Order: sequence, then C-alpha cells, then structure tokens
Amino acid sequence: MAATLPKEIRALAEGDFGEVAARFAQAGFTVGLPAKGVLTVKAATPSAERAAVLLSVGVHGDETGPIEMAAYAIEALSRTPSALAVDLMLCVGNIDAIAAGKRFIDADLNRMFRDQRGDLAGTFEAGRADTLIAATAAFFDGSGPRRWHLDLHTAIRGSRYPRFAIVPELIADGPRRALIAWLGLGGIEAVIMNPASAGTYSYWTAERHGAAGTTVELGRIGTLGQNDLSQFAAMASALHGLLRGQAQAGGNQPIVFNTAQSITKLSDAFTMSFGRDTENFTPLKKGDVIARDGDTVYTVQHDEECVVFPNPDVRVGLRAGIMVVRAG
Ligand SMILES: O=C(O)CCC(=O)N[C@@H](CCC(=O)O)C(=O)O
Ligand SMILES: [Zn+2]
Repeated sequence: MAATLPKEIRALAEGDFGEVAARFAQAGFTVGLPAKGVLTVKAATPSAERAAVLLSVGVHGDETGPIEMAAYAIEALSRTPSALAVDLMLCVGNIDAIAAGKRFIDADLNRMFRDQRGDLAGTFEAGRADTLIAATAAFFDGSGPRRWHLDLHTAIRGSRYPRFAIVPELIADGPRRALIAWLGLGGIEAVIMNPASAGTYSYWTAERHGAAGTTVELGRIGTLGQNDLSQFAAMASALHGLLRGQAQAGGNQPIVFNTAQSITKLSDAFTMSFGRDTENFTPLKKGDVIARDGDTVYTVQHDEECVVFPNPDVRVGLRAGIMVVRAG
C-alpha cells in the first residue's frame, strides 16, 4: 500500500476503525468491532423503526474506489455522529487482498456465501466469509424489517452502463421498488434482476436476512488513493442522505434487465467467443455462440442478449458471465 495515502483511506483499507468507533461510542451509540474490518454502530435503545444498513466495500481487493468513498463518508459521519439515523454495519471485505493489491488471496470471496463450498472450502477467503457471515447475522438479528445491504464494487472492464447493480429477484416487491428507486438516485443507470445465487454476499443477506441487498458496480477498478471520486458523487450523496435518514427524491429510474442465462465454466476447456475486455452490456444476436465448453455450446436464446461480466478466467464451477435481456 502506498506510504502517502490519506490517513482515513489507509485506516479503512487496513480495517482499522479505532478512531471513528471511539467518536460514535463517545456520542452514546452501542459500538461493536466484531472482526477486523467490521464496525457496527447501533442506537443505544434498540428500535424496530430504525433501518439497519450494511455497507460493504473491498470484497474484491482490487476494487478500491468504493473503499475511498466509504472512508470519507464514515470519517465525515463520525465528526457529527448524532446525525446517524440508522443502525450501521460497515464491512471491509477482503483486507488481506486489499493489502496485496489483488482481487483475492486464494479464491473469490464473493462466491463463498453458500452452504456447500466444494473445492472453495479451506481457502483463505472461506475463513473470512465465515467471519463475515457471523458478524452479519449478529448485526441483522433483532433489527426491524427495514434492512439494506449495499455491497459496493467496481467492474474489471468498461460498460455501456458504467454504473449498474445486481438485485436478487427474491426481495419482496415494496423493498425492491424502494431499493431500485434509491439506486437511481445514486446514479445507477441499469439494474439486473438476479434469479439465483452465485454465492455472493448481497444475495446471502437478501435470502438469509430479508435485506434489500444489492451488488452495486460504480465504475472501473483503480489504484487505491488514485481513484477519480467524482464518478461516485451521486452515490456518495445518496448514501449521505440514507445514513442520516433524510427524505430523498429525484434521480432517473434505472433500466431493468432480466437474467436470460448464467454461463458456468464447466471445465478447463471453456472458451468464450469474444475477448476478455468485451464491454459489459455488449449485445449479441439470437443464435450467436457465447462460449464452448467440451460438448456444451452456450448460444443466445432471445432475439438479443447482452453479456455482463464475461470472464473465462474464473475457477471451474463458477459463473463466467451473465446474459441479460431488457425487461418489458
Ligand atoms: O467486472 C467483473 O467481471 C466483476 C465485477 C464484480 O465483482 N461483480 C460482482 C457481481 C456480484 C453479483 O452478481 O451480485 C461479482 O462478480 O462478484
Ligand atoms: Zn467486485
């Protein structure tokens, strides 16, 4: 990690919440540090009326922009702690990968949120996921029904919609609509409805804790301390209001896409018909070959499907891309 990093960014990236935790405790909140990189701040008197918001960043160690954004957000909030109007859990996902400047140490942390991990069990990230799963359960247990999880990421490649989100279909209608409207306020241009878990953190919180959980892609990966924070301005402002319980309105409604098919890498023979740097939401035509994997040939089924997260380099058994179609 660069020696010249601003101190709030360094502290957050290292999972050190000492100073901000002390400020919230001083202001009378119930503060917890259940694991390195995890901070919880709850009202001293529990209330089911209060929303519970889990904000996670750095689940992928090379996705550094949201870490910077969260560092400035929590620093500012801790300077006026009484403004906090929700129960908050701030989670820095993969601290060791952040320190190493890598996406992960052994395996993708964002595929560990499942009961059966197969050959992912025993990896460094499996242990970290167990820690986060326990801290997350403790946070949401006893909280009221207004539960949110915003898991902030940045994408490996460019995108026709630079800011987009993945939203589990199983979230109940009301909270899902509220979440999507709020995402629009945060500058999110497109949402992808996800019908099935790929082992991700946000799907886990939606499924296990009834949270309005989403993975939010805020732009492109960058070097810690060198991200252009202006690309996150709308999201930073929406977060500012959410954490302070401010009435929020405005923004454009995101375009909604449904998942047409999820492409799984079945073997080392897996090849994609296009390059690794193919932009997210690149359209393909019916019948086009997406990928080949031994005897399996993945082809486009609808008149048009757009490819998102095309990545032939994932482990065998994991998602190597999603094909999406515009809803409605
Ligand atoms: O750019 C990429 O290929 C990956 C960006 C990323 O980390 N995306 C998340 C999405 C999680 C979800 O589907 O909810 C991931 O793949 O973990
Ligand atoms: Zn990511």
